Amino acid sequence: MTSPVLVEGLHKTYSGVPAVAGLDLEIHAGEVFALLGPNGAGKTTTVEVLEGFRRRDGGRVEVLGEDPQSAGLDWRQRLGIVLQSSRGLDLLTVREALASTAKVYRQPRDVDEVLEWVGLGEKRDARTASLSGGQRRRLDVGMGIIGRPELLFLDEPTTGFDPRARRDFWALIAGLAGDGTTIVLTTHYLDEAEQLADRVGVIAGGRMLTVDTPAQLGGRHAQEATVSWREDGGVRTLSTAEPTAEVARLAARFGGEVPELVVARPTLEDTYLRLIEPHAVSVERPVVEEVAR
Ligand SMILES: Nc1ncnc2c1ncn2[C@@H]1O[C@H](COP(=O)(O)OP(=O)(O)OP(=O)(O)O)[C@@H](O)[C@H]1O
Repeated sequence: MTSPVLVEGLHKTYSGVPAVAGLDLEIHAGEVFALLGPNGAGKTTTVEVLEGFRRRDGGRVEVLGEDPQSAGLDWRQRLGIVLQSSRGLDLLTVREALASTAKVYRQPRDVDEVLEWVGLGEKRDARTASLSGGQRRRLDVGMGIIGRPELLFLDEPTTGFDPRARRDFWALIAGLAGDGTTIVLTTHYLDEAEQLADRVGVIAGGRMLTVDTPAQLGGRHAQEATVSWREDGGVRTLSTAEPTAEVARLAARFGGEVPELVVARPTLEDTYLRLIEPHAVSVERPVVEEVAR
């Protein structure tokens, strides 16, 4: 089976300025793939090329076996898309907005079921214009999945969600992935990537820096753990490649519970920040003129 997303040497420039500069990417059927990267890295541009909303300047792109630039309506029926921001539909109620989107698809999901899934059951008769930012985002997600997509693109889907809504959304995505939907997600929330993604790709400067599982990204699994505990009125900390043995030694020394014991591995965020560090844009300090007195 061919991969639902195949990208080789993608190039895209805006007015001669490169936004994507030779990006490679392969996403496997049924996986949740998170695209990470700093602001302006080229994630949205890449995703919009995959969705057929932007023309590329170079490279090969295949999505569900077709070139998005020339694919037709049958191909589009197989995609679900949640853009970074959405507007319109203000005069419709939430249910009407979802039902009108459902009509576009040949085999839509049940509208009321999707309303419940995205936590908008109680808002079904409210005008979309009256929704809060997070509720509007949930409606966007509902519209993205109503068509029963094989491949779902989610561009920063949980921006504005409260913590409970994010957890519910994660469960929804896990359920869709369990049913075999391939999901491509961009996010700035590293905990979201860790929770949802089978693999993550880090983009910086329009290129793919690395692709790996969240646990192994940047050699994270092999990095030392930090063990800390309270002793003699202060917090002691050490780094070790063998935290289990270290904890056993501490437990033996304390003869039981080790006070305030914490064992921490580098988080996905630590690893991500280390990876993109060389690509960080330095912010120059404003020049302050010195006034001679
Ligand atoms: N329509 C456009 N016209 C001109 N330049 C654009 C346009 N869209 C994006 N760019 C530029 O292309 C580069 C990549 O932008 P893109 O939106 O793909 O980044 P991103 O990784 O999605 O960023 P963010 O995390 O902020 O959403 C940026 O420098 C941006 O300013």
